[in-house]
Order: sequence, then structure tokens, then C-alpha cells
Amino acid sequence: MTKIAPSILSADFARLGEEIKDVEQGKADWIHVDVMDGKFVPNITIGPLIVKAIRPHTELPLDVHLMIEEPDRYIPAFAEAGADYISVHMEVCRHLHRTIHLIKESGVKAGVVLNPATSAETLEPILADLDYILLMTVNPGFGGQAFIPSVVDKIVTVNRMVKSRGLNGIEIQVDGGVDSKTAELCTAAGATNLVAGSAIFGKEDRGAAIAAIRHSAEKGVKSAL
Ligand SMILES: O=C(CO)[C@@H](O)[C@H](O)COP(=O)(O)O
Ligand SMILES: [Fe+2]
Repeated sequence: MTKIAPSILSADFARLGEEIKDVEQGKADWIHVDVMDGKFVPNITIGPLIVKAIRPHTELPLDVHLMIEEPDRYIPAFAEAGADYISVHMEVCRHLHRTIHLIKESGVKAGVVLNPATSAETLEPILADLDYILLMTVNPGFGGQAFIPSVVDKIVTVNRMVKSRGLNGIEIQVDGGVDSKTAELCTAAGATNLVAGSAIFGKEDRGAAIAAIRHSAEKGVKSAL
């Protein structure tokens, strides 16, 4: 079944523990944590201290999306704070193989993120080392932006690359503008894991919001069969 990962970027930061419990009760699968440095992206969010603070509030995996330059400097601190998954952007990694293995040596599952304008082919040399791939369907930096439909073709391409290499365990995650309409497009193209911020935390009933995204996602899965 498609995994749904609410992004806490759209949660009430003054009540993060309760917000996370709310989506956990609403049957979320992962908790997505957006880390921004004000350099790679034009926004600043949170660091390892907040990851450590939220860790005791949930049993769900914490999925840390690093939108930062020089990620190697901070990976051990995020791992120690309780991250289960860490993804780094292709666009900032000069030594991607080293960075991916630093994440794994820290006992954390490793992913690579591609911006909308970064091509699927850049993944080819590192594919077999990855636990997951994150395809951005917005330009990173903010929640609440519109889904970029041209990325759907890239989801199809990455899904084919993964399947043709027999690497079926690699998750394909999609992030940005995912809601109860766009989820279907993502899973029909091969996505297995959907991040959604405003479409979940922007709604009063988070369980209903997650269920609506899941329903759309499952329609996409069926149409892909
Ligand atoms: O990484 C990011 C934005 O850079 C995301 O995780 C957003 O937080 C998703 O928010 P919505 O587009 O779902 O509102
Ligand atoms: Fe994200």
C-alpha cells in the first residue's frame, strides 16, 4: 500500500508533539521533516534539536529531508537525534557516494532528492546504493505550492529504471503539491510514498485528509496495473 508522509512544515510549530500524534492516529505511515538552511533554499526551518524533541512523540519513522548545503556536516547529528530516513539533494552533493554511505554508516536509510529540473539519469550511478528516491514536484523551499505536472514523466522514468535493474525495494517518494487530486497521478506513474503538508495539516480532520489522499493514491495504483 502507498505510504503517506505528512510534512510537519505545515503543522502548528507551537504544538508539534500533538500535531504529530494527530496524524499518527489518522494513520500516517511516516513523519516528513523539512530541514532548510536559507542557502540552498530561501527559507530556514529546523535543526537536529527539534528532531530530538519530537522523537519521543511518535513511533512512526522520522523522514528527514535535508534542503541544505554541505549535508555531511550535519548528517551524524540528525542520525543521533533519531532520524530513521535521511535524504540529500543531488544538486548540493559533490561526493554523493560518500554522502550516501555516511548516512548508512550512521544507521539511517538513505535517499537522494531531485529538484524538478534535475534529470532522472543523474541517479543511474548511485541507484543500487539507495533506499529511496525523492522526486520534487515543486521547487523546494515552501509548503503550499502548486504541483508541477511535468515531473510525472520523470516518476515514470525513475520507476522504469528501478524495475529494469530489479531494485524493487527502492521507494519512490514524491513531495510538493500532493493532495487528493494529484496523488492519483503520482501513484499511476509509479510513486510508492507521498509527502503532503498543506493537504493534511491545513485540514481540520487530519484522518479524513489522509484517507482522501490514500483513496486517490489507490485509484492510481489500480490504473497502473
Ligand atoms: O520539501 C518540501 C518543500 O520544500 C515539502 O515537504 C513541503 O512541505 C510540502 O508541502 P505541500 O506542498 O504538501 O504543502
Ligand atoms: Fe520535503
